[in-house]
Amino acid sequence: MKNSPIIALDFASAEDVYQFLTPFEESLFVKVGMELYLQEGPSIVYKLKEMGHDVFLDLKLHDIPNTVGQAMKGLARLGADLVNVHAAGGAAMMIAAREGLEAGTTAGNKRPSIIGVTQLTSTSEKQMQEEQLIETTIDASVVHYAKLAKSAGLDGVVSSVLEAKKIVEVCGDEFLRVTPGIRLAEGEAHDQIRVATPNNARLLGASHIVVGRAITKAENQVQAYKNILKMWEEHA
Ligand SMILES: O=C(O)c1cc(=O)[nH]c(=O)n1[C@@H]1O[C@H](COP(=O)(O)O)[C@@H](O)[C@H]1O
Repeated sequence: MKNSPIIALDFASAEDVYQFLTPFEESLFVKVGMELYLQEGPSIVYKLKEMGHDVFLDLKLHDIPNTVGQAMKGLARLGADLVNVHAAGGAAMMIAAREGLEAGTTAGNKRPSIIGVTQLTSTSEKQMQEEQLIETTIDASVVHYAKLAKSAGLDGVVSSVLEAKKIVEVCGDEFLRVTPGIRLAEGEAHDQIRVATPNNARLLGASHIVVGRAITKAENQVQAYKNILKMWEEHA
């Protein structure tokens, strides 16, 4: 799996995706999320893999263990490099997800990496406490979910940059810290709450960054990607 910034292809159609990707010369690490997948289905994943890109299929599964396990068995065949579930689905669900992926991975192929979403980067500590009735800090909740994901045999978690260092301390450096909520210092936060710059992401322990609108909504998207890549690599 590449370590370059993961570009969130939050577009409504494959056509928009191809238009966006055309000016890029290198092979990229891209993310297919709900918006795109629910319109285009598996074909968009096949196509992006054929084009030579690494693919994070971000469907954030969260259901009973059997349902998630069977869904992952099917998803394993799509050839994505990375998939995710909500850690709040619990240890049994995460184990079923991993086992489903293992069962669906054909002989000779590597099973996709699987990570658990801890607390969404759009969630504030106050909101978590009031709406989820979790009476602790957001850091403690994220680290708790990271430990649970690790105990279920997952390869890492999605968190904000702000919790990444603690996750390394508790779960080790091999355990992935995939961090969305990336914004440039002068950029708008939009709906994200726990945000950080690409430089700080690296300094604070993220293993990967996920970047959507800071690239896709930029006037010069290739240049925006290059700038973010440079900031990310400079601080390695
Ligand atoms: O799992 C994710 O990728 C994810 C988890 C999370 O906690 N926060 C989060 O923003 N994401 C995704 O990361 C991307 C962030 O997009 P921007 O806010 O436009 O950079 C979106 O595609 C989100 O679906």
